[in-house]
Amino acid sequence: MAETQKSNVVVEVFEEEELAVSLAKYVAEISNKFTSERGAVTVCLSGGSLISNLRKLLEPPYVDSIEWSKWHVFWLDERVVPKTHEDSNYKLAYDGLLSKVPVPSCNVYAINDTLSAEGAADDYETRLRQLVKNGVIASSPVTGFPKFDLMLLGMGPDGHVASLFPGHPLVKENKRWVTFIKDSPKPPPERITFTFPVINSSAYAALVVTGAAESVAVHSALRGSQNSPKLPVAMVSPEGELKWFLDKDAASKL
Ligand SMILES: O=C1O[C@H](COP(=O)(O)O)[C@@H](O)[C@H](O)[C@H]1O
Repeated sequence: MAETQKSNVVVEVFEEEELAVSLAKYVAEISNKFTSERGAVTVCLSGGSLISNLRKLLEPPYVDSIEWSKWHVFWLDERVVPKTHEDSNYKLAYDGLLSKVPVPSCNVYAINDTLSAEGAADDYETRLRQLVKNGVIASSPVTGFPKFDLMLLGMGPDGHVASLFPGHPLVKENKRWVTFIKDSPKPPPERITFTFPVINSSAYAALVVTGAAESVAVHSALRGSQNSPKLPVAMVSPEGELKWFLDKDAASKL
């Protein structure tokens, strides 16, 4: 079932296996568009359930049709832990995806895990600024923020995206590209995260949400009244296109 909201927002509801197939097809199409148009594609990953939802990328025809050597991989958010730690979003993506496809290691931009949360956020932002200067990451002529080609977002049951949590002042950050949090309500407490101006400057964004625990936040984001306070997930509004990939449980309250 596909439903169109604003002109650039599509909501689609899937059976579980169908969701993973459709997500792989979507990622492969966007990847092929950018690699053929400009010889590279910038892809931002989240942690959590997203990585297992990308599992079909490892199967034909997607694994063979994607030009992995032209991928540049970033993280929308990262936990400030060593890369070998079970809580690391890098480790999750490396074990579940990146170790199984030929993305050059120099194109995988993990945080510097030897720094503090402040230091890691500053360092990541500095590296992004350099990559914009070099032309690896595009720049939005509208906002002046980096314009990533594809953002792959998950959502927590409380409606958080990346490490932007409901009611936290970081949701209002409008200058920094990357910032940090030391009191995340979901463990571990110390994280770095892209800010909304960066998320919302992207060319394509997918919100991949599965499970009944998420259904209330999905309802609030897609059917909530204009006057009620917006959950972070409802603030995702890319310059380009937004596509929601929902399973039946996540969509059960719509
Ligand atoms: O802590 C995090 O949670 C969100 C949502 O995770 P999910 O397992 O409920 O899908 C994730 O998108 C984010 O990257 C991660 O750091």
